[in-house]
Amino acid sequence: MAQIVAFSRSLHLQHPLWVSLASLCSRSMSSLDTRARAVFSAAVEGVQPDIVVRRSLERHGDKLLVGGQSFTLTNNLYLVGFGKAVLGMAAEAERIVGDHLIKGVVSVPHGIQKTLRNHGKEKMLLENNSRITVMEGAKNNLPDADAQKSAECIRELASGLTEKDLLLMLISGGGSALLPAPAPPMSLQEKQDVTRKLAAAGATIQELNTVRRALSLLKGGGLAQCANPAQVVALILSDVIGDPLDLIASGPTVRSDSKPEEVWDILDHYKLSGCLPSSVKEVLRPHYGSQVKKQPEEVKDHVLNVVIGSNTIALECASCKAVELGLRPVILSPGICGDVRSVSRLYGLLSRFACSPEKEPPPELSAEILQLGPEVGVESWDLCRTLNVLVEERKEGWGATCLLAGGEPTVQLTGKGRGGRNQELALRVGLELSSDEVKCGAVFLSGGTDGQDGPTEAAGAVTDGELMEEATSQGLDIDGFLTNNDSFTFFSQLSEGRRLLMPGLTGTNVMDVHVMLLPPSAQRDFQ
Ligand SMILES: Nc1ncnc2c1ncn2[C@@H]1O[C@H](COP(=O)(O)OP(=O)(O)OP(=O)(O)O)[C@@H](O)[C@H]1O
Ligand SMILES: O=C(O)[C@H](O)CO
Repeated sequence: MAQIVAFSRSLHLQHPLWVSLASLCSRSMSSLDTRARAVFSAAVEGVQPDIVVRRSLERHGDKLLVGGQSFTLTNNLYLVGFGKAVLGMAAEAERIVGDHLIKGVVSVPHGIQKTLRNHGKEKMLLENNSRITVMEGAKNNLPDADAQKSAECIRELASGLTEKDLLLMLISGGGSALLPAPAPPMSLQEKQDVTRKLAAAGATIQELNTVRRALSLLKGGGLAQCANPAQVVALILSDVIGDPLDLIASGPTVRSDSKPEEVWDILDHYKLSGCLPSSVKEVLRPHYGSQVKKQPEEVKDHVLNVVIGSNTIALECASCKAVELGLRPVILSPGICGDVRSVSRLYGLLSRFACSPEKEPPPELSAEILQLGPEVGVESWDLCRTLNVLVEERKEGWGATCLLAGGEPTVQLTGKGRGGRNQELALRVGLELSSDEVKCGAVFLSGGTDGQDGPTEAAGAVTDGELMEEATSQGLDIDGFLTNNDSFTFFSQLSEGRRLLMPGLTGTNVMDVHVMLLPPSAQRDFQ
C-alpha cells in the first residue's frame, strides 16, 4: 500500500499561480468533450500493466525491491500469473528480473495474444525466448478445461518450490475464471453451474467470490499454501471496489476466513441451496476443508501482497491530466456502485448544484445528494467535500471543474439490445443534463478502463445537455433504446457515432472511470 500512499500525494491547487495558470489554459484549450476524453486516456495510461509493474518492482543487481522489502535473487525466481492484464505484467516483470527467472506460467484469456498483436500492443507480449509459458483459456470469461489445465500447471510449479525460492505471483481481474481448481469430488461443470446461476441471479462480486473461494482448492489462500515454504510476492491489479485482497481474483494468496454458514446464506438468498449437486454439498460440509483442502495455517507469514494498480491510481492520474488541461479536479470516490439509474440521478443533482442560478445552491439539493450517497456507494464525507469544492468554484470563479469518480455500477437488464453499463449511464446522465434546470454546458463521460463496455466494441460514451435535442432531430427515441438496453445501437446511430468512446482493448482493467466537466461559472447562464 505504500506505493498508493506515495502516489496519492495531494495536489496543492489553491495556490494563486495555479489559479491564474488554470484560467489561462482553460481559455486556450479545446472543447470540454476533447478534454474529457484526454482525462479518461490518462486514467487508463496510468494503470497500464507494464507501467504499474515498473512503478512497483525495482531491481538493483541481485536485489529485488518491492512493497518496501528487499529480496535477494540467486537464480531462484519463479513466476505465475492469472488474469486479463497479466500478460503485459509478465512481459514487464521478465524485462526487470532478466536471467534470475527460472520459469513461469501464466493463465490468460483465450485469444488475448492475437488481439494484443492486432491492436499494436506488442510491448504486452512476451519475447520469443521468454522463460514464461503462456496458456490461454476461459473463453467468454468462463472457467473451462483449458483454464483448469493452466491452473494445474500453476499449482504444480508452486508446489515444487523450496524455502530458497521466490515466487512472483501476478494477479488481476478475471483471475477467478482463469484459475479454476474445483475441490473434489466436485467437477468443473458442477462448480461452474453454481457460479453461473449466482451471477445470473444478480449476485455481487463479493458474494460470487465468497462462494468461489469455498469451492476451490487454490482460491482463498490455497495457491500461496501450495508454494509454502517459498517466499511469495503477489503483485495485484485491483478490479474490485475498496481493493479487498481476499476478493480480487478470489484471493489466492489470502487465507479465507469465511465460514460455511456465510456461503450457505448466499446460496439461500439466491434460492440455490435446494438444487445443489451432492458433490457441492459435500465440499460445503463443516470440517471438509481440514480433511481435503490443504488449509493454510498462516499463509501470511511467507506472503507479501502489494496492490500495484487500482481505480484510485487511475483517478489520481486523471486528476494530474486535468490540471495540465487547465481544469480544477475533484475526486468524488473510486467506489461508485448501485443501479445506473441512481448513479445518473447523482450526477444530474451534482450538475444542478454546480449550475443552480441562485446565489447559494438550495439546501434541499444538498440534502437530496447526501441522501442518495449510500445507494451509490459514496460516503457523506466525500459528498460534502465535493459540494464544498463546487461552492468555492461558484464564489471564486476558477476554471472549469473536473469531477472524477470510478467504480462499477450495475444495470438491470430488461431488454435484448446491445449496450453496456457505461454507455447506459452516459445516456441516462445525458438526459439529466438535457433538463432545463441543469443545462449549463456540462459534459459527462463514462468508460470501462478495459476498453470494452459489456459485449460491445465501445468502452463507453460522452454526453451533454444537447443530447436530447440531437436525438430528437435525428428521429431517435431515447426511452425506447433505454427500455431495450440498447445504448450501443443508440450511440452508433446518433451523429455517426461521434459520442462513442472507442479506445480499443487497453490490456488493463480497474473498473470504470467517470469524468464530469463543469464549465466555469462565468460561462454559465446565471440569472
Ligand atoms: N445490453 C446491455 N446494456 C447495458 N448493460 C449491459 C448490457 N449487456 C450487458 N451489460 C452489462 O455489462 C456487464 C458485463 O460487461 P463487462 O464484460 O464489461 O463486465 P465487467 O464487469 O467489466 O467484466 P470484467 O470486470 O471481468 O472485465 C454486466 O454488468 C451487464 O449487466
Ligand atoms: O476474477 C475475479 O474474481 C474478478 O475479476 C474480481 O477480481
